[in-house]
Formats: sequence, C-alpha cells, structure tokens
Amino acid sequence: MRKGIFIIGTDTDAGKTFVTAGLTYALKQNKKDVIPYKPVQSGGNGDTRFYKEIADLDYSIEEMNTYTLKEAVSPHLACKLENKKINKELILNHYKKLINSHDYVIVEGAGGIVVPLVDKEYYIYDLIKDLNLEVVIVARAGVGTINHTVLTNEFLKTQGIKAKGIIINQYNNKFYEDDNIKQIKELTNLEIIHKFNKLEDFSKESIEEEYKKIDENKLIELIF
Ligand SMILES: Nc1ncnc2c1ncn2[C@@H]1O[C@H](COP(=O)(O)OP(=O)(O)OP(=O)(O)O)[C@@H](O)[C@H]1O
Ligand SMILES: C[C@H](N)[C@H](N)CCCCCC(=O)O
Ligand SMILES: [Mg+2]
Repeated sequence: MRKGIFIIGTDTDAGKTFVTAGLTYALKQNKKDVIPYKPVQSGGNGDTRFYKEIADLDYSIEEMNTYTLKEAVSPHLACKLENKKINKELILNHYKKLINSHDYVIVEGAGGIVVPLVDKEYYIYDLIKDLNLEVVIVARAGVGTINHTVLTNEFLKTQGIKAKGIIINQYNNKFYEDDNIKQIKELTNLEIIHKFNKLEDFSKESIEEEYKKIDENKLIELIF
C-alpha cells in the first residue's frame, strides 16, 4: 500500500525540512521508493534544494514542489505580492500523482499549523484535511517548546487531524530539555518518535552522520 504523511512544525524553523530530508534519507537507505513533497515554499526553493542535496535525490525541484514564492513571509502574503493565488486543486492533483507513483510521500507544511495559504479562505490545516493525511509534529527541544507543542496538538484535535507522534529537533543534552520532553509526553499522550541532536556543524557530512542513527524499521512502524 502506498503511504503518505504530513510533517508539521510547531513554528517556522522548527526543523521540518531537516526532518523531512532525514526521513527521506532513512527510507532511501532502506531501498524504499520515497519522495519528499513541499506543496508551498516561500522565500525561494531552499527546502526542496535541501532535500535534493542532502538525500542525493534525482527528482527535479518541480517534481517535489507546486508553488515557490519569492518573499520569506506567510504564503498568503507572498502570493499577494506576486499577484498569485494558490489553487488547492493543483496541490491535490500533484499529491495524487506522487502517491500513485511512489511507495512513500513525505509532505512538508509551511510554518506551523495555522498558516494561511489563501487569505481568510484556506489554511495549512485545511490542506491536511483535503489530503486526508495524518501528521507528525516537529518540535524544538529548547525552552518554549512545551507551550508550542501542546497548543499545536490541541489545535489538531479541534480539526480532527490525527497526530502519529512527535519528532524532537535540536536536542542539546540540557537537563531542561529532558524535562520539556517529559512534559510534552504527559500533556499530549503522544509518542516521541525520534530525537535529532542539535548539530554544531550543519555540513552534509555531519547531517548524514545524524541521519544514520535513525532506526528505519521503527520509523516506518510508527509513522506509516
Ligand atoms: N538539528 C539541527 N541542528 C542544527 N541546526 C538545525 C537543526 N535543524 C534545523 N537547524 C537549523 O534551523 C534552520 C531551520 O530548519 P528547517 O529549515 O528545517 O526549518 P523548517 O521548519 O523547515 O522551516 P520552514 O517553515 O521555513 O519550512 C536550518 O536551516 C538550520 O540552520
Ligand atoms: C518564510 C518562512 N520560512 C516560511 N516559509 C513561512 C512561515 C509562515 C509563518 C506564518 C506565521 O505563522 O506567522
Ligand atoms: Mg522547511
């Protein structure tokens, strides 16, 4: 069976792209047919370039993305600045094509869960529902994450979107980070699927080293 998952963040810069590329890398290492998909990116095509470079993908940027917007601001505003309007049908059709031709599709959101794609009309959570996908939440390890993560999970519940678990990013071995994770577990009742360390050196080599620690089987079992 072909399978998709939607990666949401507790905020922009939480590490969705880093995690999406990591999951892609791990599945690819395991000889799985996987493609990452970023429906809407604002601030250029950095996310899809990152997937391509870090996971050594042969896919073109266009295969992995529907809308690239210039300004690094909320997609609804970035669209307005270019006189564009996101057409959800294009995204839904793009996703359908991918899920019909790959075993695993990993979809990355933009920013957090309540980000407008079309002003007053269409939000990231609407897209998740239209795609009929479950989500994985990417959360930071550091101070501020309890509130962000619990609010994200509570909002998902109001929308009837199921969270499969949480991936902690930028873990830096601090005592308060362990307590943050404990609090998040207790308050959300969600599984902590994986913990990615904070890398001092964000080079391809050290990123790959971090990705090699992923247990692919556990990942497939918990996410898909
Ligand atoms: N584990 C990590 N260790 C060190 N730096 C990291 C790590 N994860 C992410 N970063 C840094 O944080 C930045 C933002 O991460 P990333 O691009 O994955 O966020 P995002 O959630 O995808 O943001 P967006 O909403 O723009 O898509 C990265 O460019 C990198 O500099
Ligand atoms: C530009 C940034 N890196 C993302 N691509 C878009 C983040 C939108 C956030 C909107 C908001 O929640 O205020
Ligand atoms: Mg990103």
